[in-house]
Amino acid sequence: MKFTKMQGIGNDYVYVNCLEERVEHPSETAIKVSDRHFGIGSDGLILIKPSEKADFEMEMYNADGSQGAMCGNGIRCVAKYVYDYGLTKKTQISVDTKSGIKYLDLTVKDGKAVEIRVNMGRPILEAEKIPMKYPQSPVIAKPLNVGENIYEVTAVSMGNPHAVVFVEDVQNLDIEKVGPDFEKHQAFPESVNTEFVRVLDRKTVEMRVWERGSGETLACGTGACAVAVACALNGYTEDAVTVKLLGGDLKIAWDREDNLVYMTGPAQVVFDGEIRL
Ligand SMILES: N[C@@H](CCC[C@H](N)C(=O)O)C(=O)O
Repeated sequence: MKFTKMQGIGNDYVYVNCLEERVEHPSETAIKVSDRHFGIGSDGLILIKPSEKADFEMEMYNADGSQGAMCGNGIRCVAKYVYDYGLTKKTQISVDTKSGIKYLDLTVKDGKAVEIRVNMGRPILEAEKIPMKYPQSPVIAKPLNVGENIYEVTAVSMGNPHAVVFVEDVQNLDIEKVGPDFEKHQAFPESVNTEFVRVLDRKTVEMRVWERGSGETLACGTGACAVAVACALNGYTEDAVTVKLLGGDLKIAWDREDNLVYMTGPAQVVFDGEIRL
């Protein structure tokens, strides 16, 4: 199988051009290619497919083979792939995902897409739609017993579910312990991605993420959007923030008038290859 390994601020996936390649068993393939010792090494697998509704379709799988509805860092890499590899000449494209069609603007330098702005759509706050089982909705700074602690959680879906938790110390957090406790928590029937956030000032926050299906990753685009919305809802920041993640920064802006979230960030090719499955 021919593939391209790409990363968006360190959130790395194996990309397959399904206009030319066929992937018969995507879940099993995701598990194999993601393995950092016996595979290519990645946070998951992303298939770039033709679409009747949009310019392209993105299908994403986590490292454990589960399917995700949306991937913010992944969709920027899809945009870079289709432009840089000549699948389109357009600098404004649409990509269909399991959470609807997303619209992207590409900034091009020397014939390559270097930065991509994505209209990530509307944040969903209704607990039932996230989905989260909780006596009240929306869930904004509400207590949740996780493991032996009580955390204040703000729940947001950006096409996929996120639990945003504000903490005092992001760097020394034992994420390997607390991340899985959130991921498997009974309040989240479809599991959850969890962001641990510290507010630095009204325009800047830092976060670490534990992704459902992939564990700790260096960045999560949908997670950064959920964090920006949660920060604004809690009154901690303005509606436009820089989110600092382990792998780099994303600029997120929540346009409250249209209720749309915009994400801007880079995308890079790491290498092209071929793997025997
Ligand atoms: N890293 C991604 C999100 C990937 C999917 C997520 N783990 C899920 O299953 O919901 C991003 O950049 O948004």
